[in-house]
Amino acid sequence: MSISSYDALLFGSEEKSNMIIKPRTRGFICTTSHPAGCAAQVQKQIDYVQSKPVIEGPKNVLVIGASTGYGLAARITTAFGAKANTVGVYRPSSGSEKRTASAGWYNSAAFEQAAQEAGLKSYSVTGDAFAKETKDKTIQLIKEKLGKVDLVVYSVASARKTDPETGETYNSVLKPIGKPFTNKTVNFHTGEVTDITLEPATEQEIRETVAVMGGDDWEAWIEALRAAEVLSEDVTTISFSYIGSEITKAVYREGSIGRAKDHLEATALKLNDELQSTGGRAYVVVSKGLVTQSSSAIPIVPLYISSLYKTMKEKGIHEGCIEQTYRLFTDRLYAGGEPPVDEAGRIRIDDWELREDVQAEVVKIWDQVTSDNIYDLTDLEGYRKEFFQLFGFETEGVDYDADVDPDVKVPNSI
Ligand SMILES: NC(=O)c1ccc[n+]([C@@H]2O[C@H](COP(=O)([O-])OP(=O)(O)OC[C@H]3O[C@@H](n4cnc5c(N)ncnc54)[C@H](O)[C@@H]3O)[C@@H](O)[C@H]2O)c1
Repeated sequence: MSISSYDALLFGSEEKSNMIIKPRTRGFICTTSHPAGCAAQVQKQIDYVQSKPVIEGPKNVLVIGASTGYGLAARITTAFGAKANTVGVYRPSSGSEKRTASAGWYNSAAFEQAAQEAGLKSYSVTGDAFAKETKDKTIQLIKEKLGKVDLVVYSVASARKTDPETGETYNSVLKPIGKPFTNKTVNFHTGEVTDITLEPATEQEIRETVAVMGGDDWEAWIEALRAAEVLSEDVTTISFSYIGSEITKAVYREGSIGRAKDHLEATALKLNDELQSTGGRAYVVVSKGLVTQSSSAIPIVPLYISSLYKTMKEKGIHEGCIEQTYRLFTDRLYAGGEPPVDEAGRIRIDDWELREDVQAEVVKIWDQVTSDNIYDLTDLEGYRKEFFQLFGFETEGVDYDADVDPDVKVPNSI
């Protein structure tokens, strides 16, 4: 898609002049997004996939949590790499004359426009993924438009969930378990490195984190799709997990979120057993740590990722969401035959992150890093830039002084 077709997408045929959009941050989040910048970021991912060999992969794909991060990359990879029709599920967020929509909304609008220009079917279901109504709407849409799906990607990352059965709301926390944990962290806007102590999660907090980020909702989706007979017999379903390094172990893998990932991984094995009877399969994919809206919210992790980026870029093995996802589909999931899995049945695409030489270098950086040397020792500048790019800022070819209409429509959304 050319910049001029972004204009048609974003501004419609009438000339509108509404606002100049600049980044505004609150803590680790950016509260504004730029529609043309998001469209350019989506196009960059599409260009990457189109520069690579075609994937002999799925034909009808459902992505739950499709508007940013790994979910968006999976949608782009399957659509533009395997010519798949896609249904994306994500939270609604429309802009108005005074307020921008979310980056995910602008990403999805740009994706749908590009998919349709490429002759692919693409539909968006906007709603709360945890709600029964969203599942029902999605099933109805698949029945009407695609018949069945042969790949379901579950990539929801959320801080809370309201249980559709009980109406109870659960919050997920990012805390260690058992005892407090102190380590370095960085304010990635200022480069200030400080020590942070995280208090351990309570049993209740652990349970709630598992309820939000564990495998229950993935399982509920697969059960609902299966009961409605909209899964092909040989359906594949995947969700994403993380292991990471010794540095982040206490806050991530051995922390409250790690318990949720244990649950997600156990759910994959259970789903795999169930789907195997008809030739289907379910996997958890352990991916690499990278800059997304979710990972920037985890204490300690942005400093680790900045050190990791520096190391992996120097070694020529750096990957973002789209590179990871393309490699997942071509080298693992659709490489022919069963994908290699580890002792726990997980597909590993974090192999380069966890290479011994990479981790040794990251630990060396970690031991030395302070506020004074952070921009030399780590790729914090790259981290900061990528963070703003998630919201459509700091993107080449975009005129940030131009008036833009923040009210963008997603073409095929219900
Ligand atoms: N970022 C990393 O470093 C990393 C590494 C390994 C694994 N993962 C895993 O990948 C998965 C996706 O995370 P990400 O980093 O791409 O995050 P992300 O924040 O970029 O994406 C999360 C997606 O979930 C959607 N979403 C959130 N709540 C929703 C709701 N209630 N209803 C509908 N959609 C909702 C968002 O719209 C978005 O599309 C998570 O399981 C995460 O743990 C991330």
